[in-house]
Amino acid sequence: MRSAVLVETTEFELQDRPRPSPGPDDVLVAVRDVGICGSDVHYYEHGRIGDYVVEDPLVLGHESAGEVVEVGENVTDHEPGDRVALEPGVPCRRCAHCKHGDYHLCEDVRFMATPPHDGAFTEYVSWPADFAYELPDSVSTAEGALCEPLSVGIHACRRGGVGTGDTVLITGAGPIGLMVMEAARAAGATDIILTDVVEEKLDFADKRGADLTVNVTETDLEAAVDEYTDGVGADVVVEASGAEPSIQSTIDVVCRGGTVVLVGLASEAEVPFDVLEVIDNEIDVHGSFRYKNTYEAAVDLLADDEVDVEGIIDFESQLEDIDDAFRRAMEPTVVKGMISLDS
Ligand SMILES: NC(=O)c1ccc[n+]([C@@H]2O[C@H](COP(=O)([O-])OP(=O)(O)OC[C@H]3O[C@@H](n4cnc5c(N)ncnc54)[C@H](O)[C@@H]3O)[C@@H](O)[C@H]2O)c1
Ligand SMILES: C[C@@H](O)[C@H](N)C(=O)O
Repeated sequence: MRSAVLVETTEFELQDRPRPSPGPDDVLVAVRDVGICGSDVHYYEHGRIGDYVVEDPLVLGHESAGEVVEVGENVTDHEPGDRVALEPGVPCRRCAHCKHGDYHLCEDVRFMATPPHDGAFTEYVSWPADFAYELPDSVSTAEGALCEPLSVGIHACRRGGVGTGDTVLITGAGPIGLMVMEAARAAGATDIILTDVVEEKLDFADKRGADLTVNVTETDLEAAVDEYTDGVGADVVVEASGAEPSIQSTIDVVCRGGTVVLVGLASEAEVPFDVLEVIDNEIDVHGSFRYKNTYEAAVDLLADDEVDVEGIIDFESQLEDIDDAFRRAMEPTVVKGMISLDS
């Protein structure tokens, strides 16, 4: 089978690898669509993300969906022909975190395209059947693949307790910020503010229904939020840029008693934060790491047309053109590139 393998930083090689056989509890999936995530691009450019270092050739890609072509002997809930979205992180199922239900915090998770685990820029993936979610006819495999960033958005909104009538401020209008917007709308938020430093990203967020967009290079965010919320602040602030000034600004724009959710990964682990403001204003600050139990919700939201994910796709390329696709994905105005695989 054809697999795009990262053999050096900024260099993919198209290799012919043996097609896997499904284990007894697995499905073998012919991959149809895979999104290019910022973390894929980071591994491609730098060969590492923090402590995760690409030491051996690696197949990237963790936003994927495809068609079941074979099932293991114990699998009863999928059959060949089913179209499925693959949840990319499979936990050990045995540790304390898994047993508490926080399987996304499992330290032995096998997460696609996180070294040393291969991902989905390949023709076939064998994957545990219970981490493959059937797509109804109305949901495309491209949408199925984008259940992954949508899941990040759903989990962040759950962490922030986003509810009906809330004003939600999202910093960073990249794919994650935009998916947080979709999830927040679906959770009942009535006012959504997006920030960014790239005007095209904000124009795009406007077109997708943001109630207010703020270019923080030109406009004082605190003043803009004060004006929009009559001096109250946002109920929930979701940080989705990873930019240090943006992380710090969350405390200035959240309302007293409100919630800040940190999703964006800062380049430095330590970011100065005004803890007195956190205490005085009784602000809840939550980290949000990947997701748990979101895929079924993501598929249902797509089936019910409650969210749009396909609209964030800028371009689709073939596996053979993956180098070029990654270079395009690095352009600052591009939101989402996809790789499509034919059978
Ligand atoms: N916690 C998690 O589980 C999780 C999951 C996926 C991604 N992430 C992280 O979330 C962040 C967003 O992911 P993405 O794929 O959308 O990244 P991205 O780089 O595509 O988007 C980030 C956006 O933030 C904007 N930005 C930069 N500086 C800013 C500032 N000061 N204020 C406002 N906006 C600013 C950029 O222009 C860009 O549009 C990244 O840091 C990523 O690593 C975290
Ligand atoms: C969650 C996922 O999208 C993220 N890129 C990660 O590797 O954690």
